[in-house]
Amino acid sequence: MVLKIDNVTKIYRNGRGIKDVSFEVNEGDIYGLLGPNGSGKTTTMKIITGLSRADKGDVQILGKAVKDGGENSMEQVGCLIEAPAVFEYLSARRNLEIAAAYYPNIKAPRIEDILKQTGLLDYQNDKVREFSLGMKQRLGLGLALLSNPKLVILDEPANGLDIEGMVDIREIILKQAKNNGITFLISSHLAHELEMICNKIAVMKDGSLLATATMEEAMTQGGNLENFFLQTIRSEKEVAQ
Ligand SMILES: Nc1ncnc2c1ncn2[C@@H]1O[C@H](COP(=O)(O)OP(=O)(O)OP(=O)(O)O)[C@@H](O)[C@H]1O
Repeated sequence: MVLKIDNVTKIYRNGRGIKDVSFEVNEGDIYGLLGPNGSGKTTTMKIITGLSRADKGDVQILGKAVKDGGENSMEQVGCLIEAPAVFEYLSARRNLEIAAAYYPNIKAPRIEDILKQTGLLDYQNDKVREFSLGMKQRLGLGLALLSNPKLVILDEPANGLDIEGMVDIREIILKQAKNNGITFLISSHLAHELEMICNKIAVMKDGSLLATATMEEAMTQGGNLENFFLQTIRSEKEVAQ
């Protein structure tokens, strides 16, 4: 087990947030968190990565509870949440070098490798402010992968990208999962995007996790992930009525 979320609740002052969210991500999973805007995906990811604190519930990463000093297991986690945290006036390479300085063992060949894997080698000396959204997102993904983490958490990595941009991100994720055994947790409001890469799925709406399923189960039940999502939220409504 790489990640375990147990009954996590966080309610903001305005009464919104997430309630009793539980799910498990195992080694090798590409786990999709599917939900419309405002369903609680970012809040869930912020709590997992320690950017936000839960009111209630537990998060375990690689077997260690985050709140009991398991922050150390965060060294095994890479993340891209909201816009990538990059210095716009510096080059892609410089951004990677600065991030690498936080780790004892990341040397120049690893930076070269990341530039290659994210298709940025030819643009390594260009300033990030001149980058397209897709290039910025690839750099953000490169930064998340830099320390060779076991788990990578990506919040809406395809958001705002054009078709090619989406394909690039998808291919990098699939390659990293296959070649380096990296486990991924990926959020999206686009069912199709997750359907193409994930082996497991959780459906969120209005701060609650409504269902979890393997992609196979979701396909058997819905024919495609969008239908599975619609069926899930409709049956939830019926139960509520
Ligand atoms: N800092 C905050 N203060 C108050 N309410 C918040 C805050 N952050 C999120 N919310 C609310 O909590 C709910 C869940 O938001 P969250 O951003 O986690 O959803 P999301 O699924 O990631 O959506 P999006 O894709 O739009 O980011 C929403 O109703 C949102 O308005």
